[in-house]
Amino acid sequence: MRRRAPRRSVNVAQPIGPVQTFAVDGLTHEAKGVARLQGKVTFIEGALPGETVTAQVTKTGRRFDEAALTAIISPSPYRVEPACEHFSTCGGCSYQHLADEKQLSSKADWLRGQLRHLISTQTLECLSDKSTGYRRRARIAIEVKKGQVMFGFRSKASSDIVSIDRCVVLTNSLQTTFRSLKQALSINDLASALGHVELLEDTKGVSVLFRLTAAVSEERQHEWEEWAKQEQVTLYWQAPKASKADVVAEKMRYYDLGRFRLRYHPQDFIQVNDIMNQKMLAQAMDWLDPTQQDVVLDLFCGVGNFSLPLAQQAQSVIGVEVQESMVEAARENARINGLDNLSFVAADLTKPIENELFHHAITKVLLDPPRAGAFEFLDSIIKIAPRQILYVSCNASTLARDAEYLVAKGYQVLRVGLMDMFPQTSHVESMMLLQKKK
Ligand SMILES: C[S@@+](CC[C@H](N)C(=O)[O-])C[C@H]1O[C@@H](n2cnc3c(N)ncnc32)[C@H](O)[C@@H]1O
Ligand code: SF4
Repeated sequence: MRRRAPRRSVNVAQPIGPVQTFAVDGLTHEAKGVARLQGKVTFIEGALPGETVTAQVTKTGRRFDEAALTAIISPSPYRVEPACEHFSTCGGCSYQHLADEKQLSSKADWLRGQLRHLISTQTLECLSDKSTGYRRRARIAIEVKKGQVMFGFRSKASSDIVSIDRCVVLTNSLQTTFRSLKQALSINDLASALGHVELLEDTKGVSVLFRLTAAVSEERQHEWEEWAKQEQVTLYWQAPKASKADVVAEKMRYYDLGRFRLRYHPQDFIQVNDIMNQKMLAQAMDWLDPTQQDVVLDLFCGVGNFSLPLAQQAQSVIGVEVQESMVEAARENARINGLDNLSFVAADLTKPIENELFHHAITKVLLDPPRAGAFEFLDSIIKIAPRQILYVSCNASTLARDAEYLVAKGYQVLRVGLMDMFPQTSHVESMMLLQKKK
């Protein structure tokens, strides 16, 4: 049965060739179908492996072409109806047309490919949970165009904002706040003074952070405080060019994690998928298995998301984090949760670190770096010589680079796992356990 291609954004590149038939046999990490026409690779957004489609080339290069899907002649058995009506235009998701189990297996294949030089016999352990309603934090762009409020995410095809009515990956509470906020912004002139709005849900409830690009009168602010009261959300204001420290921190936020309560500033990093965070922590504890003999170093520790659970089982934990304010929050979190075997150091892990860390008999290291990885700190880890290293990664290519270095310096990969923290998107988070060779 021939199907029309999903409706495309107005910003898609214009066709430069005739409509042609393609047999799709692969999928890129960004969810583009891969086909070959007279030997030349063509990437077709929206096409899936196993499908026969028609498409028109929109861009031609020396090594590959790009084409726009015009019709699906025979659909893949794994093609599903996207859960979100904005999927064809909104850049927030790339995998909604693919069944959940296939999303997971294609991410697993991709991760295996990235780590092919490091893993041969190890099976990839997969952690996943519900595929919609999982995001407890979102940054929504806002712009007023010809009198119309554009409120949403960047387009798949350009940097334009795609105005959305709802977003199914947000938690239910955030979806409710989103609806009410969009409605309120459409009849109030605040939108023209906003760059972004941040929605956040945690154990304390829902909060909305307005990032202003222009000053707003006290009267207008008061109106919005009333709106927030009515909606039972906490409101934060970030003035134009103000820093995080200027956002009132007396209304610190918190999230519960098992028996722990973790306080944080509304602009601090927290894991976006609450349920997957709990699953990830349980797996980290299981794999690293800290005991009373272990002194654990928790690098890139944030406000203590891993440090506190680790300290419950280990002899002691030392957390390292670059942001002083997060280090203070982590210390406070240890104190309010009654843990006295934790200490925290504020340090930039891309720079040489003072000797203090090397005086401790560290047995295990957990690291959870940003996308850039932790290459600059690897020699220090090797000097510390922990028995085991648990690497939590949000970027498989920097994980592959860093793990390759650790393996060259005497570690072996014991376990590897995929964690689907962001279903419907191409993001892949992973965990790797390395052990010092005898
Ligand atoms: C992926 S987050 C992980 C945070 C924490 N482990 C968690 O699960 O909530 C990475 C953390 O590394 C911190 N960070 C970024 N660059 C850093 C650096 N150069 N040195 C130390 N910490 C850094 C960030 O502030 C952030 O808290
Ligand atoms: S990010 Fe939200 S609005 Fe955009 S495609 Fe995904 S679910 Fe839809």
